[in-house]
Amino acid sequence: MGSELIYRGHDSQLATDSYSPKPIKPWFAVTQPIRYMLREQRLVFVLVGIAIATLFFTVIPTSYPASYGGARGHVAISDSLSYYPVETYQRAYNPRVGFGAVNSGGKIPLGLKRKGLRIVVTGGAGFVGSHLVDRLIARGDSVIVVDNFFTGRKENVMHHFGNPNFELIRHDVVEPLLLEVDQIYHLACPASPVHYKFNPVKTIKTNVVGTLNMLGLAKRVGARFLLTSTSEVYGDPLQHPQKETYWGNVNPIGTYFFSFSLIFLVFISQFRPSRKACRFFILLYRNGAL
Ligand SMILES: O=c1ccn([C@@H]2O[C@H](COP(=O)(O)OP(=O)(O)O[C@H]3OC[C@@H](O)[C@H](O)[C@H]3O)[C@@H](O)[C@H]2O)c(=O)[nH]1
Repeated sequence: MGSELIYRGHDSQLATDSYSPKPIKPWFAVTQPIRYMLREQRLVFVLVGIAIATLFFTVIPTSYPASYGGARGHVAISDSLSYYPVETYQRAYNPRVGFGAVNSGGKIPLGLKRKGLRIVVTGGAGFVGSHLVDRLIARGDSVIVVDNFFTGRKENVMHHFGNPNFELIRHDVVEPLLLEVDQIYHLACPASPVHYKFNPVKTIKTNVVGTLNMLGLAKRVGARFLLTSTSEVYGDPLQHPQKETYWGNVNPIGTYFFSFSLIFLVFISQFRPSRKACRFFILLYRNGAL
């Protein structure tokens, strides 16, 4: 047994001795594929092929069956227990699944158009939400509206009924919900005082539990998340109505002034300024000059 082990060792020693490293390829070897492409006008053929393919996909018309238009029966208005994920819904009604199905816009060749996203908009039947939904649908995304119709109205999104890229789910965000989406716009909340004071505990639940549920969903499916807030965070407005250019009554630049004034105070404190000077700066700060 022992001799056998020794013999094997000897074998491997032989193998090591007979090893010769692979010769290093000359640097111009990397240009071989390029030269191959340039030979016999291969590159020209590739370019012509791409051009023909582009022309083909641009020219062929994109047609949905006539049954899509205005057929309200096709829209999945469902409660939280019986919704269809958007993909399933698309597969059922879209004959082009697997071939640019997501880019249902049509005439642009596959690969050149941005991929349509699957988006959920909570509170999408409300004022802001419904306009956002219009924009997203126009962009070519698939949108799922989740709304409990507390203040929102079905009429706000009714014009999308029949569109295979649109889905409406009656659901309260306080209850968990699982959807396969790429992005979440979380707008569901009673917005005006008359509504959020109607049931304050429910309002808090919607804001806290509802947002947690949606954040949990975002984490679970790896979706990007947008949470809307209120213009109240800008302070009591000094202009009515407020334009888009109005920054609000609370301006972050104010904090810069505060920081600079603090740094300045620390700086001059090195020269031991009089108490009078310090009081002067504090007075300036209190009066809003800094
Ligand atoms: O628990 C809830 C509460 C509310 N919602 C929904 O959330 C949506 C909120 O939309 P709202 O229209 O009430 O509120 P919005 O924030 O879109 O607009 C509001 O604020 C801006 C103002 O200019 C608008 O006039 C005002 O309507 C509604 O569709 C409502 O049904 C839920 O889905 N769940």
